[in-house]
Amino acid sequence: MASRIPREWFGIQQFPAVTQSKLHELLGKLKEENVSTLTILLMGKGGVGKSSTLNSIMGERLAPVSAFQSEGLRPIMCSRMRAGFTLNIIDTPGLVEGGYVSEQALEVIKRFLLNKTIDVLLYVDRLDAYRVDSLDIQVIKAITDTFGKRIWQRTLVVLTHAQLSPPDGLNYDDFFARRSEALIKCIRLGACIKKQEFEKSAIPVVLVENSGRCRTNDNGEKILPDGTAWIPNLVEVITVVISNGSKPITVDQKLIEGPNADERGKFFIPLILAFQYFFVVKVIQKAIKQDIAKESKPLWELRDMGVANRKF
Ligand SMILES: Nc1nc2c(ncn2[C@@H]2O[C@H](COP(=O)(O)OP(=O)(O)OP(=O)(O)O)[C@@H](O)[C@H]2O)c(=O)[nH]1
Repeated sequence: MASRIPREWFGIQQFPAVTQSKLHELLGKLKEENVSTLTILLMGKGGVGKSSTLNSIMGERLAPVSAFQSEGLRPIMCSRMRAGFTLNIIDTPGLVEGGYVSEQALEVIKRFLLNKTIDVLLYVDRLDAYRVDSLDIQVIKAITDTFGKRIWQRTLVVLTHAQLSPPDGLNYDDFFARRSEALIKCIRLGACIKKQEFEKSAIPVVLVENSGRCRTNDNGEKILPDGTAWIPNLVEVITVVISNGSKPITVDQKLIEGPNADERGKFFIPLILAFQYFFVVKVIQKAIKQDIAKESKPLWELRDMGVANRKF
């Protein structure tokens, strides 16, 4: 079946002129590097702002946004084209259901992604969540089990609700640093990546404010509390991640099915059997023989053997 040509990215025209020219500049750089398609995957728990972030980047309301966690939604891919460049953003259902990682959601996501290539994962969470717990680690583990550890080389953490006032007069930068640190540690633990290996390719953490009440600068650009225009900043960090030398993730049947349990370790089977024969079976046999030889036989047995008669 022929793939549909994506629609023109008219949403970009909703952005202030300065944002538009920054975005054109960034996409132009990608085209110079022969990148003409960018596929962004959004994943995370429910209600963290995945759909809102998709809409913010596209400049259009393409994904449904709800104040309550949406149930049973399927992933959607929104594609737009601009000057020969195709931008695909895939929104996925929240990964947590009733306090556990939803296997069903993961299955639906995997099937949807089959034969697609993911350039970058935006792991979305909220800045205004105050702690991480074992569920966060489970979510990271589930993503790692699905796509392999390599996905984290192509990831940036996106923290929504960036326009928050930290509690109890905490300094904003300190609050952001603590939250980022906690989440990054969570990724390292959930993905079982060694500290040194993990530190070599640090995962960037980017702030996002999807609210219509996000402050703007004199150019009309939506800004973070430190004055950074967040949309071009997010796109810039994405371009940095995809140029970091790591390969995009192609989701094929093999990746989805995971390592075949029947094939795993097959090579070791003859070695294990040989080891068992020479070092377990043989040793036991020898011990039994020695035991029999040393055994002092009861009188009646000696008599039966004719030995006792001779003696007495
Ligand atoms: N203030 C503020 N609200 C946000 C932000 N991002 C999302 N929201 C709100 O948070 C709620 C959930 O947002 P969604 O974008 O639907 O979240 P989601 O992760 O796609 O949710 P699911 O589809 O249920 O997984 C909505 O009420 C949004 O308006 C943000 O950056 N700031």
